[in-house]
Amino acid sequence: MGFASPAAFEAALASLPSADADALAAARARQGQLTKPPGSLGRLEDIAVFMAGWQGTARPVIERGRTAIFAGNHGFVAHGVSAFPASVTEAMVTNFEAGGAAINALADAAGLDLRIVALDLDRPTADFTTAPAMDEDECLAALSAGAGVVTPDLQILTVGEMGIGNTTAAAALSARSFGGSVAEWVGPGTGVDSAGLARKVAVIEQALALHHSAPASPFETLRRLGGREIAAIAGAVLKARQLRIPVVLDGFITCAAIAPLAAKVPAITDHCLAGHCSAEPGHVRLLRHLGLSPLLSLGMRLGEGSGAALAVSVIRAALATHAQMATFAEAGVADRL
Ligand SMILES: Cc1cc2ncn([C@H]3O[C@H](COP(=O)(O)O)[C@@H](O)[C@H]3O)c2cc1C
Ligand SMILES: O=C(O)c1cccnc1
Repeated sequence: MGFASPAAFEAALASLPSADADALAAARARQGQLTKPPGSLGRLEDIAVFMAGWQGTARPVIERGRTAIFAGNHGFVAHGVSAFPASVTEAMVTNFEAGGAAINALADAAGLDLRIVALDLDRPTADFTTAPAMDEDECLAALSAGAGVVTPDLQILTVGEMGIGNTTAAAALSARSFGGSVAEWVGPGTGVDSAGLARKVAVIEQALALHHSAPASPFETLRRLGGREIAAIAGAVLKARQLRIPVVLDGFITCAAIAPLAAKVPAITDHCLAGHCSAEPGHVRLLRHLGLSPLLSLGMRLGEGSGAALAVSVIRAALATHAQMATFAEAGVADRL
């Protein structure tokens, strides 16, 4: 079910299934017959065809969708890189479980089953400026916890995270995966001031220097610079791909979770949609590296899978037009001059 070894994880990444070519062709053909000028529904048409390909049917639906939120704590937060204390991670998990967070409302509005997975919150990862964040077993356990929420019945999966400090880990993963200066990947996160931003840059530069000569494999990058919630997202996205379940990514952190995978195997994003573009400045840059164009851009910078859940409403609308519109033949409308 999960990933038993680093080699098993890397092997899964090396043999990704493709979308169903027949379903893609059938959905594209249907789009061409619906009562509208070709292409006039823009991205909605692409979304319907994308969903058809991954669900393996010309008429994709969302009756069983899940949003999985992974939570973890980070050892480097002691360096003062977040505007909030690490205790907020666990407090927000309690809030998720009580139904009081933004993601509770947004998952409900989107008709998604919400799963909260708290990963050893009382055991933060090691400080990545002095050691790998996780040992191999810890990283495998997190990857497998992510894979564990992905059941074959799902028609869509959205992913999200909670982990105070994790915009710092996300910037480190992005810089390691795609290069560029650290400052280009760093942003305010929960709202640090300019001194906080400078601390983030310094902490990440120290971590990158420490791990510079480590193997550049996706597993090693996740293990050294990621965190439990981040590895869990990578495991969930890879497992969803094995099961051909389409995935909606959220903001900067969920995208950074797959950055090490995408740096080696760009096709890992083929079954993924970017739900939105976060206001965290590194996200726009990261989306470009991942080859993803966001569905929404609403100035959100929350995380928790909030932007991904919101985007499901747009995907539902795309599927509704695809399923419910009449064809030119059915409606007796002329389909050309
Ligand atoms: C109350 C609260 C709820 C949140 N929900 C998501 N995040 C977001 O903020 C954190 C990342 O920002 P940084 O790197 O600056 O700590 C993550 O937990 C992310 O999910 C929250 C943060 C707070 C404070
Ligand atoms: O892009 C995100 O998802 C994000 C940005 C800031 C803080 N938390 C999450």
